[in-house]
Amino acid sequence: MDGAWSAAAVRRAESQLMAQLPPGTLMQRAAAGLATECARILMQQRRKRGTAGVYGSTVIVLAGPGDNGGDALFAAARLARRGARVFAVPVMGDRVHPVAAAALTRAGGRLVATPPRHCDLLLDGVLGIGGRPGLPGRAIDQLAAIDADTIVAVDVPSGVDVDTGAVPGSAVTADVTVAFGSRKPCHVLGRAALLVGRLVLVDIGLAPYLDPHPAVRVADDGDLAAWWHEPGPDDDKYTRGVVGVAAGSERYPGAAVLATSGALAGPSGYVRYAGTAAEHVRRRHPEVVCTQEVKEAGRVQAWLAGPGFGTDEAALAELRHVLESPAPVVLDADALTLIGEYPSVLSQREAPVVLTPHDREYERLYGSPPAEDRGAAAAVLAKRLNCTVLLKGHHTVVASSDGEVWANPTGRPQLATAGSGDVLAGFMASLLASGMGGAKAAVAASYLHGLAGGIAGAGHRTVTASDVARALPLAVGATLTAAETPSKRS
Ligand SMILES: NC(=O)C1=CN([C@@H]2O[C@H](COP(=O)(O)OP(=O)(O)OC[C@H]3O[C@@H](n4cnc5c(N)ncnc54)[C@H](O)[C@@H]3O)[C@@H](O)[C@H]2O)[C@@H](O)CC1
Ligand SMILES: [K+]
Repeated sequence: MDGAWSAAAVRRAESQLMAQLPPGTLMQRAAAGLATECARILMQQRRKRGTAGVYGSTVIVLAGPGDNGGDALFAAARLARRGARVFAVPVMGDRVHPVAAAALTRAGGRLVATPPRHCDLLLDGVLGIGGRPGLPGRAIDQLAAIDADTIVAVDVPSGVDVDTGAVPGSAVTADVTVAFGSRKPCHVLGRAALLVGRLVLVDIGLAPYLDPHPAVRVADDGDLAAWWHEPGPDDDKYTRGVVGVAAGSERYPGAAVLATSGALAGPSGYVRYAGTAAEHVRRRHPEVVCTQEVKEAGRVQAWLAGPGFGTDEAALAELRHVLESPAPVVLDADALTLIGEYPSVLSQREAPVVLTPHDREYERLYGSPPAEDRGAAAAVLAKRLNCTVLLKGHHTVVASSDGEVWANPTGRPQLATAGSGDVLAGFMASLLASGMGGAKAAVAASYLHGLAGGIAGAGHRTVTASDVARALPLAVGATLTAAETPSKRS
């Protein structure tokens, strides 16, 4: 498991580490890593576009008053020593890190009020973990005036809310963010995560000092492999878990077909379908055992209810039957609307429930739209309803009822396609049926669903929900294989 740590947690770890080191060492580690990445980018640009490489390139630094500006200026000094033409623009009056500014000047860089209009690389050293959301006016003006081939954010894209990922004002949109020591929540949550571009982590020796409980957890291949239930020699289709899908209707049979394709891609050994789209499911998936109603379906180890289900009396009755079962359930789509209208149907439940709202469904459940702090938004709903909440978005968030927050690192825009959520929900129910806990199943399903979207959409192919379902077993295979041989995907 990887994670993202709050600004305060990073500062606590940094001060412990700094106490062991000569003054300035950490900033030099950060600057060295940053300069290395900038040089790599400039060399790649040269190969792609025939530009200058490091020697002869134009680099502009937007320098704020604190250590974030200091990192940027020290890194720029290293680039200046390799022959880059460096212009640093103080963006908060004349306040810049004095020692770093002197180092840049010694290396041949210049502090200027008006830089060139074009540069090969712009370093955003305006604000780091000491920044409040929003940008100073001069930084906004410079960003508008300068045409940069690549924008590299130092530690975080300036202007974002570091601890929540909210972006209430103006902020830098980076191509690459070079983060020091650890991820911060803004790298993985909310609108800020969309401004990060490619994230590069520079090791400054912080890891041993970080709190073992990050503010936001981020799953990796190793977690997925550890949670995945591989069938053993004594397993049969029942012991691998039976998943029940109550989805679709005569009007929306596609939801039933897609939800069952998601369920079939998961680790459980048996998929039952209960609903009025049985004919369609049978035709597409002869492996699925179909009934018309939930109470005829027999025992399952997990249910999915909701996609394409309707919100009428009959749907409510079916939802009640699902919730009477002692098995864990995933509630999606129409089931969320029903829960919003009849919250009491959840009150008697002891077995785990995973809710999978998008923003409008969240509003129906909570009474107001999710806050810009999406981690906190998911967590308050999870606590209120005593459920796991998977809040969908560019960067899907999962919160457990006891306050653990996970950010999914694999989502991609191609997954915003009709029916993709039905596949996700069916797949998640299969993970629950195989014995995975509620939060883990939600985290694992969004992780693998995101990877499947990437596999299906490789080479700029358009992606349908059926493509994602077909790619899920490939995503599982790639993840379990990568966990066995970690070097293959890092
Ligand atoms: N603490 C450490 O040991 C290390 C810190 N490092 C760097 O230091 C950064 C943090 O530096 P600082 O603590 O100096 O803080 P920042 O450089 O993020 O901010 C500096 C100052 O800007 C002002 N400010 C904040 N928000 C503003 C806004 N919206 N508009 C106008 N002014 C605003 C405040 O006076 C704040 O103190 C990290 O992000 C990282 O880049 C690295 O060098 C690694 C080591
Ligand atoms: K920055």
